[in-house]
Amino acid sequence: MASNDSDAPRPVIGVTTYLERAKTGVWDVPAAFLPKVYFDAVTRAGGIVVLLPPQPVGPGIAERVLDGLDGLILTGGKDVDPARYGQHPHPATDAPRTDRDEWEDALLRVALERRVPFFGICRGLQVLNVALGGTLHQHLPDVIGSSRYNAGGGIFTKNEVRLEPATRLASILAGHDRLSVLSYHHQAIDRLADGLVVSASADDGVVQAVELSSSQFAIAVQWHPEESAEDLRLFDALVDAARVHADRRIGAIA
Ligand SMILES: N[C@@H](CCC(=O)NCCCC(=O)O)C(=O)O
Repeated sequence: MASNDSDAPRPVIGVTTYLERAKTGVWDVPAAFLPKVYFDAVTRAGGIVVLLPPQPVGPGIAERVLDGLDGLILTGGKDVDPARYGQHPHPATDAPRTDRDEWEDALLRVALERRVPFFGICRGLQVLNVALGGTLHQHLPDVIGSSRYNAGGGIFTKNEVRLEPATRLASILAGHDRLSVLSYHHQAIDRLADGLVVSASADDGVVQAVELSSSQFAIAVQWHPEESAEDLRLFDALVDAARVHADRRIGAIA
């Protein structure tokens, strides 16, 4: 459970957003947005949320952004451009979101380089694997013959995952070797990137969580923990790691 010590400064968590056509009231425009459940989970865990909309990322920009962050979350969204892992698009693959791909890749690389605590959610897990040299299955129904992970219509489906023992994920979700999760994805990891270990998988072999094999806090899940408000342990763990990172950062400056 994240310590909510009222005296400790709340860590600042950067959270990436969608950049899509959005309709609200009289407006029907391209907009950056993020479902409220994401930032509710971070604030309930004791973090301060800073939204990070996709934007041009030239030299030094990701570094300037990370200068002000104690943790980073890459959130859910449209498919990663398959050209980033050397493939042509599958007919079911979303049109590329090049701006978001480039933005999140740059933020992630600086976060990993600086050991800023990282948490990837759904698309965020896929961005991590691709950034480190891995590949994706572009359309899981072709691979497993089921749409159990994406029934469409914005409806999350319930699936069960098996946690790998002796992983950071297993220690965060202690007491469980299997977990019921909420899914909404039609892609998943195919070739696992070097430096990552699988920390959860499903009975059909689909990778459901990964983490860096090093001691750095860098975990990513293919499911949507933000949709399960009753279990925020993953957000608690990120905020706790971010608080430690902040203390070290502030200590180094002082
Ligand atoms: N597009 C990828 C990642 C899935 C994901 O992030 N799902 C959350 C919502 C997706 C959306 O907004 O369309 C995949 O499908 O595997």
